[in-house]
Amino acid sequence: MRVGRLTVSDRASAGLYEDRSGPEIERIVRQSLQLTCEFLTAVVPDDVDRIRTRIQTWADQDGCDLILTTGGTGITPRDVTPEATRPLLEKELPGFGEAMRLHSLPRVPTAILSRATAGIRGRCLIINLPGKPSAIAECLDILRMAILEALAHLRGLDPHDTRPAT
Ligand SMILES: Nc1ncnc2c1ncn2[C@@H]1O[C@H](COP(=O)(O)OP(=O)(O)OP(=O)(O)O)[C@@H](O)[C@H]1O
Ligand SMILES: Nc1nc2c(c(=O)[nH]1)N[C@H]1C(S)=C(S)[C@@H](COP(=O)(O)O)O[C@H]1N2
Repeated sequence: MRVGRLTVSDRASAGLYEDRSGPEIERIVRQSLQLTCEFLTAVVPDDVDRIRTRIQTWADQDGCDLILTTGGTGITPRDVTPEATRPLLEKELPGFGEAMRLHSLPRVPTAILSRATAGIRGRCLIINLPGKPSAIAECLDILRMAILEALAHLRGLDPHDTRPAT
């Protein structure tokens, strides 16, 4: 299983603070999703072309099964991750963003400020996550079963096969 994790942050990419969200994605994927996987990693500024090129390369050329982005899903002019992601999707999966926002809402009333989306490109599942490190676990927790089911479908495996994805 090959997973791309992309941190989208002007400040982290400029070295103004250490990216903690990217490593948090890796921790959660390994522990919570229990996926044995190889990670491709990158930190880019909030730039549509940089985000889109990275996602497209990982999905089309590098054989990623799953791409998780973090950051840039908000409402400021520099928050462009959904705009960069959506045109790449062959099938959008709006339920992923809806689930993240609804699940987070009771504890984080500002969760609905995230415009995160998700979808399929080829055999790759692409999901936007909010940028805050604390948001990673909150959001991936509610998406866990849907991610595993989607990965099984995309890899042509019997989605009801309980064997862990290799
Ligand atoms: N990748 C990250 N690593 C560490 N802290 C982060 C990260 N992303 C966000 N944060 C924290 O959450 C706060 C709010 O995140 P915010 O959405 O403003 O950042 P961002 O838009 O993702 O990054 P930037 O503003 O640099 O483009 C940040 O001020 C920072 O403290
Ligand atoms: N679970 C969770 N969702 C969250 C948050 C959070 O802290 N936890 N932050 C909210 C806030 S304050 C914003 S501005 C939006 C967008 O954040 P981003 O621009 O870093 O993607 O995510 C929202 N969703």
